[in-house]
Amino acid sequence: MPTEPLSQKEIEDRLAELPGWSLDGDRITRTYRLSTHFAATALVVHIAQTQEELNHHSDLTLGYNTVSLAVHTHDAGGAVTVKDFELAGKVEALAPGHGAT
Ligand SMILES: C[C@H](O)[C@H](O)[C@H]1CNC2=NC(N)=NC(=O)C2=N1
Repeated sequence: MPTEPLSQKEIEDRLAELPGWSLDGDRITRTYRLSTHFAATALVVHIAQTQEELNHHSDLTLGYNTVSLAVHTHDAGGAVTVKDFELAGKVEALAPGHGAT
């Protein structure tokens, strides 16, 4: 079953439950800060594993000590869907274990 685009209000309501996440253009985004470059790299690997398990992938950017995600749903024509928020929720759950803020 195709995934339907969320309305602006649905997006805003869901973002209110995800501190640190925001809507940037047609993607939801978050930047995490880590203590070291190696910690940031380990978080990238963990997120990549989660994305493979979900079969849903963000644009993932590794900085010196930051990890940024930007995601929307290609199969919905680049709209934001529940799949994007499912990924965001799983990353929010695993990030603290890496010391991410
Ligand atoms: C064929 C494969 O299942 C699809 O291309 C998956 C892969 N990862 C994906 N990631 C994202 N962000 N959106 C998608 O629609 C999507 N679809």
